[in-house]
Amino acid sequence: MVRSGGRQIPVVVLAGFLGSGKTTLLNHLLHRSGGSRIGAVVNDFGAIEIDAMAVAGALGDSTVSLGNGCLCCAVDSSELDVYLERLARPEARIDVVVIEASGLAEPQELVRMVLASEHPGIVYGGLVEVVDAAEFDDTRARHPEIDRHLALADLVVVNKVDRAPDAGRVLGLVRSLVDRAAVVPATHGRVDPEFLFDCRPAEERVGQLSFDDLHHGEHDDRDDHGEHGEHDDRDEHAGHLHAGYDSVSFASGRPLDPRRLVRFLDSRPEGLYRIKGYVDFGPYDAGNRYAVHAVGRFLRFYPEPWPAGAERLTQLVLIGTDLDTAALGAELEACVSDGAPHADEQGMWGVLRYVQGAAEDPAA
Ligand SMILES: Nc1nc2c(ncn2[C@@H]2O[C@H](COP(=O)(O)OP(=O)(O)OP(=O)(O)O)[C@@H](O)[C@H]2O)c(=O)[nH]1
Repeated sequence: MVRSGGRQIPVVVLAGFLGSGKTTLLNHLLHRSGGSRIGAVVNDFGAIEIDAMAVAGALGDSTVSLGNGCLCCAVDSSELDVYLERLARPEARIDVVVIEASGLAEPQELVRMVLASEHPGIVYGGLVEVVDAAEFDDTRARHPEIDRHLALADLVVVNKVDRAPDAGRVLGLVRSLVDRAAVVPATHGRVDPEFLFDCRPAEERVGQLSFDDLHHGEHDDRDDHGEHGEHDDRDEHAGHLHAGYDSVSFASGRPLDPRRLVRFLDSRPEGLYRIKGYVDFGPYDAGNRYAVHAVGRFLRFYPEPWPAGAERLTQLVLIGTDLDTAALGAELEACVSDGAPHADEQGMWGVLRYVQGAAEDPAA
């Protein structure tokens, strides 16, 4: 079905495990898409929408954020449809929509939702899976279902090859796990946008999903929720990647103390796989906020000037398994600065150890 006066807008689903590089890749596309206008739908797992903040600057009004929780657990696709409707309006002049899934989403659920959309102006444009080459073996060992996700993909981006000493082996392994997907290596998500936007028609790729994949959940999930309450809700999603994962969201209007935060980060528990957000160190660096990313044992700070007019806030999301969420919240609270009037010069050294190029690179 082609909408009157124009072609249908492809909707690409961008998935991949926590921290694999989806937002980085999306930002690359936004800067490198030439004349194409990309609309983005961003879905975060934590209560604070860090990813949406990371792409919003580049996009203005053509980003929509789907807030807290995995989109794959939405009961039906109507919420998504509302956003797609907005992005597909001719005056938005969008050429392609990219849905960035949360790092714990079930990609086939998202694909199902796009295919179930009744919007005549859009068409499913394929599933892109991003893989962290450095973490791939560990992630697969913990989540064997990753293999199933790769088998559904149309394009697999094996990202962070700069961090993987055996990137060639990982590439070979990924190639053995995909069905028909193209597999491309990348650093910082730098792939040719053509890989994503020049997609085959939807009919072809429906064949990659089983009938069960596509129809699961169509008999109204709400009935189950209503009858059995929260417990069954968990059961229903027990096979989902996010089962067993907790998140902690932390916000503070008072600056954090850099020494205390680094001590906290250096001693973070094993299960705390992912941290992302922005930190205000107050007088230690009044001009910059510090984006922070931890993925497994990898940790980096990225100083960047505060956007004009931005509220000076620290906002962090922590995601992992077996987390003592109350204790983590309290530990972060204890990182809030006592409000000492000046910053001593050495205070930031611990942070700078994790800023690329600022010192020896201990986290590489
Ligand atoms: N060394 C290296 N780091 C990368 C590369 N790509 C992304 N990163 C870093 O990896 C971290 C996570 O990247 P994101 O793009 O936020 O990952 P994500 O998949 O969106 O994360 P979630 O939304 O939490 O699932 C950030 O610190 C990125 O700068 C890469 O190719 N090499």
